[in-house]
Amino acid sequence: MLDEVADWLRRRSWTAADRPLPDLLAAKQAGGTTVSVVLPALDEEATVGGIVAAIRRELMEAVPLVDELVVVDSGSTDRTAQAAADAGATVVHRDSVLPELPAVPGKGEVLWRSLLVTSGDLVCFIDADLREFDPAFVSGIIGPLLTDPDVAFVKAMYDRPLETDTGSIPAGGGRVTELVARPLLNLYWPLLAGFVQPLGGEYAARRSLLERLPFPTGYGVELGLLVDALELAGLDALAQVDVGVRHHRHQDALALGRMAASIQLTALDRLARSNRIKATDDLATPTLTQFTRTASGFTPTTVDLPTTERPPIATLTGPDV
Ligand SMILES: O=c1ccn([C@@H]2O[C@H](COP(=O)(O)OP(=O)(O)O[C@H]3O[C@H](CO)[C@@H](O)[C@H](O)[C@H]3O)[C@@H](O)[C@H]2O)c(=O)[nH]1
Ligand SMILES: O=C(O)[C@H](O)COP(=O)(O)O
Repeated sequence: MLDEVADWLRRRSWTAADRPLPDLLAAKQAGGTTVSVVLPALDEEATVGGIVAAIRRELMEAVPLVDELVVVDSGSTDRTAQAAADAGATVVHRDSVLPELPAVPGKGEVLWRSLLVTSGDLVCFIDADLREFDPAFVSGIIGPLLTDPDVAFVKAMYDRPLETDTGSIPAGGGRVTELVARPLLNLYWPLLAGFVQPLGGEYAARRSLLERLPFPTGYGVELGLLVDALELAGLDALAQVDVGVRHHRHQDALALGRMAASIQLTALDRLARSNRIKATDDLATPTLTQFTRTASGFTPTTVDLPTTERPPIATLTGPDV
């Protein structure tokens, strides 16, 4: 680990308990800062309502910490929108935001669109598949942004058990993080090696920074935002806060393989952009072929990997973005 990272870890890693709620409320009031919470959601009817209800109850009704709570529906076919609205969120369908630009599938796409339908000075993203959700996930990561003007981007860190029908492996979660993202970051962006959960879906940032970053439309969005935020704002503007334990729905190996491929594509794209590797035409239309056992043997399925990136919101000038 670089000395610079060791130093950053000492100065820019906190726990949620370091900043009690009354301190956050006082800082928010003193600065006149507004806070939006955004949940990207694709078929999350089982969990989205519980998360929305907890944030509403604890951080909007009990205390005025969160000003706006928006669920952006990523094209769900279940009752996600209804469950989120019933629990008290404003629900926005991705197709209704910037309708002149047809939406593409993916998580990054809805995070990008969420910036166009929210107004908070701080924007806090929270995954909609979390179970046993603790509102300290929100208050913990917006804390440094409310209290320290030098901080611009904060990731949550937590324990990640891998929970299956047959039991729980305490530190078994975060498989793509450990096998793909962390090695890539350590090799190519060693300044980011101090992040405990670089892929975590729970992070908060100043709108002023988010609007200057491009958004990969798929699962590359977290790695892309982290790398680009480092480049734009510098390591000292980045921070992380320990919020406890994260329980969520785990995807199967094939889904994680597609996620891993799109994260690698985002990394390669950034390396090519900064001339650290040579861009090749192969990256223009990348695919991933995976195999499943069927009656006739192993059957290949090939999917296109997402290559679209949305431009920084601050650069939007008209409908032809
Ligand atoms: O097309 C999509 C896919 C996902 N989601 C939502 O995004 C969140 C996270 O998606 P999920 O499939 O649960 O991701 P994980 O398997 O948990 O992947 C981890 O790693 C990803 C890659 O960095 C991050 O995007 C995730 O936030 C992080 O939890 C959930 O609320 C999903 O409903 C969408 O809105 N649209
Ligand atoms: O963030 C990750 O590494 C992937 O989403 C996989 O997470 P899991 O191993 O906890 O399911």
